[in-house]
Amino acid sequence: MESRIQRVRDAFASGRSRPLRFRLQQLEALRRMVQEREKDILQAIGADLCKSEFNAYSQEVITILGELDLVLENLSEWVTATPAKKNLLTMLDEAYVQPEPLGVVLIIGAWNYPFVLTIQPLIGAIAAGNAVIIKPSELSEKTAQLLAKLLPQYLDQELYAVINGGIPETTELLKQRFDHILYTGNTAVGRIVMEAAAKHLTPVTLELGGKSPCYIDTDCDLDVACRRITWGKYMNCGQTCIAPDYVLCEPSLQHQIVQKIKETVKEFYGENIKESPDYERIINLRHFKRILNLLEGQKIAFGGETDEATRYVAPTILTDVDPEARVMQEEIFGPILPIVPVKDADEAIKFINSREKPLAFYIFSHNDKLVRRMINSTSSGGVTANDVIMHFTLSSLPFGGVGSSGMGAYHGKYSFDTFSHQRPCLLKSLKREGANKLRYPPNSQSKVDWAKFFILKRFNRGKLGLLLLALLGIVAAVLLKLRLRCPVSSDDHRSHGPALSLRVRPDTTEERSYSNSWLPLPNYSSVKQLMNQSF
Ligand SMILES: NC(=O)c1ccc[n+]([C@@H]2O[C@H](COP(=O)([O-])OP(=O)(O)OC[C@H]3O[C@@H](n4cnc5c(N)ncnc54)[C@H](O)[C@@H]3O)[C@@H](O)[C@H]2O)c1
Ligand SMILES: CCCCCCCCCCCCCCCCCC=O
Repeated sequence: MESRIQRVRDAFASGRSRPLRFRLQQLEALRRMVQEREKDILQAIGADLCKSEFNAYSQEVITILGELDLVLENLSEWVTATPAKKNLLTMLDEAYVQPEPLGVVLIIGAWNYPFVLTIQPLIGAIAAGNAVIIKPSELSEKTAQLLAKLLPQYLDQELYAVINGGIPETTELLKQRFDHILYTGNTAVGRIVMEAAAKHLTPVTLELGGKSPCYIDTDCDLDVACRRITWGKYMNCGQTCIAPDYVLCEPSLQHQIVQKIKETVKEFYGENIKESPDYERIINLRHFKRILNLLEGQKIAFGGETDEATRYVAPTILTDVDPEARVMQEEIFGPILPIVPVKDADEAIKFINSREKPLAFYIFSHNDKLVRRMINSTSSGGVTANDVIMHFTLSSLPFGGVGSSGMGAYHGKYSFDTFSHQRPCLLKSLKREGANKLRYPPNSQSKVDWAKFFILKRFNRGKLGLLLLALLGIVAAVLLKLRLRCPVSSDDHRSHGPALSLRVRPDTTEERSYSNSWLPLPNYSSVKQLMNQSF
């Protein structure tokens, strides 16, 4: 494994992942892969999650094609250095921020959307000019195998490598040094990843999970709210990191919510849910049994049927759920929707804030003020109001968690930024040394005053102000030049000189060197007066 990673590191060191043209070529090749091998991709996802090709396409492939289009369209702008604002001291220099690749990036994917959760970060890492090791989840085995087969056929084989395996392989991988790790998965493993990364001081992006609450207000179109919640909760059999985990609502709404979700489930999946091509299965027996355990002792208002042989769990609703129950202690990650009654929105806010920060927060209400109040009084990775999941689909929004639901974010330009170092560059010339005397020892009150002026002074943006500023710069430059030519006497170099006057000291070559002990500064307060009038 070490030698494999070394090969990737050597490829990065060759510099070939950096040119914009190369990055665009690789991303175009990736797009070609998705288009040419679409059938294989849909089949692999389908085999792993018992998902229809339509669902695999609209939940995974479409996201990747959209992301590729966006990056290919905008990358030339993103890689361009951004000029930085300057102050009076650096007015004549060049200052800019240059995004640069981090190096070798490790991407550890999760199984629940096995294509999107590995390829979307990969797009960002390539766009930013990195080399990448991709570690798909071993639980979505078919997709993992397909990625290991396809990616080397389309991408540079030395720069981008797929390493497959389970916990032992991932553990071994995490011992190696990377320049960034993006991990998607559960919070417990997130801690393991961060601990391993800390040994090499490797920065991490952790895309974790949590219990995403969904508040339904009494002032709400319940029909619409329940349709949207049904879609987001039972999509992928509840195995979606940003699925609404549980509902908070006033007790009077519980019964109506159950009825409306029940009707919607029938509309979406038909009378016999097991036969619906749109309803997926639980990924493995371990997760199936974990979900079953969550049902124990709960009041099942709808659903509850299970089948171990096919790992089927019906869309299920629990009512009057005790906040202390097990189902309310861990992320459900399955098709069970607990409803926890609360007195009002304030109690819901308190409830949410008393728990770990969730990955997503959903509010359904006609009352825009309430929506904003709830957003402003809680914290979560992301928010969608009057819908669920949909903030994930907007690549102009950063996607990520906060607190125990993760750190860092990606998607669109945010991915590019995550995998780039924003390198600040200041390009000075070896000329104009006179101006630097201000910062060289010995220091004096006069120098501090000037430093305050140069660094802290703010000017309005009026044209007159800019013109006067430029003039002042020229005057300062001329003065400094003159000072270099005219030796000045200085028996008290720390005193303030008269306004814009020069003090003379004996001319010796040595003393004309860049010692600023004889720096003749114009009187700061007179200039300050002048500046305050005009700007
Ligand atoms: N924030 C997001 O974008 C996002 C997306 C999907 C899933 N998730 C979260 O992920 C969780 C479900 O995924 P999961 O954790 O079951 O996925 P998983 O089992 O596929 O694990 C994720 C990755 O971690 C590796 N891994 C597992 N155990 C490990 C260990 N002990 N040491 C090192 N590596 C290890 C696996 O090999 C895999 O590649 C849920 O909590 C869900 O909310 C978050
Ligand atoms: C008109 C047809 C439009 C179809 C578009 C449907 C958009 C579907 C969006 C699905 C989003 C999938 C969410 C994936 C979340 C993955 C992260 C967590 O697990």
